[in-house]
Amino acid sequence: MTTTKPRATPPTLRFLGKLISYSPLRFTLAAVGWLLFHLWPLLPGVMGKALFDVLEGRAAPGFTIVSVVAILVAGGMARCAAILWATMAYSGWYIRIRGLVQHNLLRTIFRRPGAQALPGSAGETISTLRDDSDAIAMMGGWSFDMLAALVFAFGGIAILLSVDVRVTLVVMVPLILVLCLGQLARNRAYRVRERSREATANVTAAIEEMAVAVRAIKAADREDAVVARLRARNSVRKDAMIRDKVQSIALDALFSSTAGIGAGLTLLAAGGRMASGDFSIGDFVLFSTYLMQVSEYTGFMGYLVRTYQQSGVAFSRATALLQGTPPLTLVDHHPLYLHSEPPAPPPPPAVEPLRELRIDGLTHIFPHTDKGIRDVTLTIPAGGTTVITGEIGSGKTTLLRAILGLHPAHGGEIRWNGDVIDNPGEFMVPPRVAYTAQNPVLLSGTIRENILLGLPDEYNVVHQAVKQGVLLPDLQHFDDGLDTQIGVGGVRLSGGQIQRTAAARMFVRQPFLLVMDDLSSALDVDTERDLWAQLFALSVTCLTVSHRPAVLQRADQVVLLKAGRVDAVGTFAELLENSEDMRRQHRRSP
Ligand SMILES: Nc1ncnc2c1ncn2[C@@H]1O[C@H](COP(=O)(O)OP(=O)(O)OP(=O)(O)O)[C@@H](O)[C@H]1O
Repeated sequence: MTTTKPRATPPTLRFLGKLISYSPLRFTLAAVGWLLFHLWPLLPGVMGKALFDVLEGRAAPGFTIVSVVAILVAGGMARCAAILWATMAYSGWYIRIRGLVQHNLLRTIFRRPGAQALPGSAGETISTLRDDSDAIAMMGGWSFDMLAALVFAFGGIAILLSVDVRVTLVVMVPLILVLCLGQLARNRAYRVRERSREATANVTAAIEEMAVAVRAIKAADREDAVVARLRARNSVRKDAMIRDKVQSIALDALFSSTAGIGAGLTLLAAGGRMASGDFSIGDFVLFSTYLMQVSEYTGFMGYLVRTYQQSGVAFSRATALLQGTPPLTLVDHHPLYLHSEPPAPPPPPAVEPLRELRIDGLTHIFPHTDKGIRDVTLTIPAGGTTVITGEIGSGKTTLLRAILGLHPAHGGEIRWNGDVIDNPGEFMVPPRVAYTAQNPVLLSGTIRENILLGLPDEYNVVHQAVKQGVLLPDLQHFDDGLDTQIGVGGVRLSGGQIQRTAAARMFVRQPFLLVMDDLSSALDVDTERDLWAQLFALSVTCLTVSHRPAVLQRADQVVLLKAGRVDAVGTFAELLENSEDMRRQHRRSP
């Protein structure tokens, strides 16, 4: 039984530590480079003071205009070199970490049973894969920016204190108070930003739903209602974004004016002493330069702390996608192939043709309900057709999906030729088994691409599959035949054409077992008859859901489900004779 109990997210620093150790050299090079970059602004302040001290004739020995300018130029060049090396090292680290997190997320998602792969909508998953993996990788960069901002702020204040303790305290204390109040306001602004992001996500979700349900919306003639809903969400988003923008402009104005306020305070605190010569013009230059930079860095520091908190949220969202897998799996070390092709996967193990598929006591109950299938036992012999039938909601789809491992088994087992299948989700796939769902999913692209899904078209297999799927007559009406573009989700095809394209996709894989969920539900009577004629001619093992008498009559065995349990098994004639439910259902059927 699969556990999906949420696990507590470990502290962000533990994730960070594992990420740093994935590519430690790149991280260290980037950290040193950015540290030099951030500490460089300490130099112009000191050199500005030295320059004015030279002009006033009170410079330390060895300082001349030429030596001060030379130090500044050399420092500037060193800073350029540091930026270059830090950017290169950091880009390499960032790309690897983002790739690693995405790799680990996708790996976990693909290993889960199909129906449980995603805890949220596809849109939420995509934004976690894209934005949260980005925030996580960026956190490495913020960590050394944060360290540099701290060193800079303390270094700058220490230099100012060494010049004049009183002026430093008079200027810095009110300034730091203003900046702290600004930070508090920024935290509020952060919540406003979150609301605006939520509103944007709601708009994106509405657009996604519209794209997916475009056919249903048109059929129900509900375009106006859907557009009105989108407008309402957009209006909420507009208000949230305006509030967000106004707050952030007001805060930027506060932070950018602190340097001016600081210079004014310096003049007030040091004016008298400047007149007496105790406080030099060089000291004033040093104070004004550092005040500007220290206030900029204090603002930057607040931004970094918030970004760090956001990274924690990104980690929680990403670990939620892991659904019970230990959270540190997110940062497990795996090789990434950024400059070369990954090694070829091992050749698939030899596939043993199906002689018998045995289902023993199979149970799947949907979480928090008593719905599903219970204790289903049946044997599917090779070469025949087994039809699952039963009333709406009796568990037909659930049974097929549990056999395929798309729903986890909560009890029972499945045996292929007598051998227990440990992981049906990995085992019941081509070339052993192919499946067509009740509502098949097609991808944007051509009909040919949708059928082959990457298989080579050797010996014109696609043509054969199209014939078996009774799709040939339709292709004659498309200008580009098999190379017709079908639009997102196959929007340019009818429901029946979608089903038959999916059926052709199943045939082209030439599996030992075909599993079909009400394949003919969207077909007219003639097309359905042709399709079943093709299927019965294939002499392949079929497990299918159907309630059509024509199919039931030709089936080798019919399994009648009732409330998630097997009610009766036999031929159609036997069931009509022995089962009151079967008789009742087929008095009503066409
Ligand atoms: N994801 C789910 N979560 C909770 N309950 C579900 C879920 N999917 C199906 N069910 C319930 O499980 C039962 C069996 O559903 P299932 O889709 O297997 O029935 P079915 O026989 O295939 O129905 P139909 O003939 O309409 O296709 C139903 O009562 C259904 O409401």
